[in-house]
Amino acid sequence: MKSFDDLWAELTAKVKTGAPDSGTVRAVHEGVHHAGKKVVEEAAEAWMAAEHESDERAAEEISQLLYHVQVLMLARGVNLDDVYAKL
Ligand SMILES: N=c1c2ncn([C@@H]3O[C@H](COP(=O)(O)OP(=O)(O)OP(=O)(O)O)[C@@H](O)[C@H]3O)c2ncn1[C@@H]1O[C@H](COP(=O)(O)O)[C@@H](O)[C@H]1O
Repeated sequence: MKSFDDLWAELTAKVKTGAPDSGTVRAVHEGVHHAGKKVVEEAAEAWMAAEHESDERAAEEISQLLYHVQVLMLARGVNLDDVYAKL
């Protein structure tokens, strides 16, 4: 099982090294506008799954939302400490 922090460490390393074959590296290079649109899309899917689908489907869509939030952070250059400072 992977935690939010584990995923952040993995994605940060992939972006730093420019890992070939990484969808994350490609998504980060596409920029904030594209990453932001994915966050909105995945947020809607998470909402719909939470309201109308099973616990498992809701968890799946929420996991994708968390992933795309991290992609947006990487594209924007905002790190976890920047966010945690606002919690
Ligand atoms: N957790 C995720 C994750 N969640 C969602 N996604 C991607 O986000 C997209 C969202 O899925 P959708 O259901 O919207 O599928 P879709 O509409 O067909 O996708 P698009 O056509 O919009 O790209 C898919 O392309 C998924 O591949 C993820 N991609 C990667 N990860 C994890 O990120 C890590 C690094 O992955 P890579 O960068 O690909 O090596 C690995 O641990 C992965 O498990």
